Amino acid sequence: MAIQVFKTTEEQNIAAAEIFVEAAKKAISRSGKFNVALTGGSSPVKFHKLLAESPYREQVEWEKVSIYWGDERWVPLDDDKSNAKMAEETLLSHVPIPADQIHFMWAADVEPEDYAAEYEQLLRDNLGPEGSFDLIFLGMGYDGHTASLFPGEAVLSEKDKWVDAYFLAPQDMYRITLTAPLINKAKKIAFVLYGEKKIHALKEVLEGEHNPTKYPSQLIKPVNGELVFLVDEVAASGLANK
Ligand SMILES: O=C1O[C@H](COP(=O)(O)O)[C@@H](O)[C@H](O)[C@H]1O
Repeated sequence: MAIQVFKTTEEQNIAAAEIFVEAAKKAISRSGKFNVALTGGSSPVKFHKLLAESPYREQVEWEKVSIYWGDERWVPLDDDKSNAKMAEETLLSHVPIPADQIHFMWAADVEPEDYAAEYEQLLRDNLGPEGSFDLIFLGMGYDGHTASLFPGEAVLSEKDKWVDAYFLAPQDMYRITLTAPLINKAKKIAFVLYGEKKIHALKEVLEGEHNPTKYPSQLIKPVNGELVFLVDEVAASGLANK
C-alpha cells in the first residue's frame, strides 16, 4: 500500500489523471482493452475534467476503454445525485468511448436487486471468471464508507456476490455497489480524497484498530493488485505515518 500526499489538490488531480492514463496504456498493450470502474461523489470531478483535456485526452485510446462504476445511487441518470450524471458531464461526454462500452449502474423499470444480479452477470461476461478490473477509483466518505459500502450494513459481510443492492435507510435511497471481494481482485485500486472532512476517517481507516463494520474502507485490500491513496496535505494531516 502506498500513500501519496500532495501539497495541493491540483497536484493530486494530476496524479489521478496520470494513474488513469498509465493503467489504460498498460492494460491496452496487454489485452487490447481497459476496464475501469469510476467513483462517484465530489472527489473525481477535477481529475475527470483533466482527463478530458490535453495532454491527457490524446494519450488514451478511448475506443478501447470500458467504463463501469464502483457504486451508484439508485436514481435516474438525469438526477443530480447520480454518480453517472457527474461522470457524463465531467468526462464521458467529452471523450470518444463507444456508447455500448459505458455500463451505467442504473436502469429504468428494474428493481435494484435484480439489476445488481444483471450487472454482476455483465461483469462475469466482460471480465471473465477472475473478475479483475484493470483499475478501480474509490472515494471515501467522512464516515469511512467507500463505494456504497456503508458502516454497519450487511453488504460488508458479503463473500460471494460481486454486486449488491440494498436500501440505505439513513439516506432513504437504494444503493448499488461492487462488493469488497470483487474490488479486491482489481489490478490497481486508487483512493482519491481531500479536505478537512476526511481527516478523521483517513486516520481511522489507515491507523485505527481494525473495525471494518465502522470504517468499511478497511475492507479494501487487493489480493494481488496495487493499492494507492492519493490524498492532499489537509486530509493527511492527522496521520502519524505519511
Ligand atoms: O456517496 C458516495 O460518496 C463517496 C464519497 O464521496 P465524496 O463526495 O466525499 O468524494 C463516493 O466515493 C461514492 O462513490 C458515492 O456514491
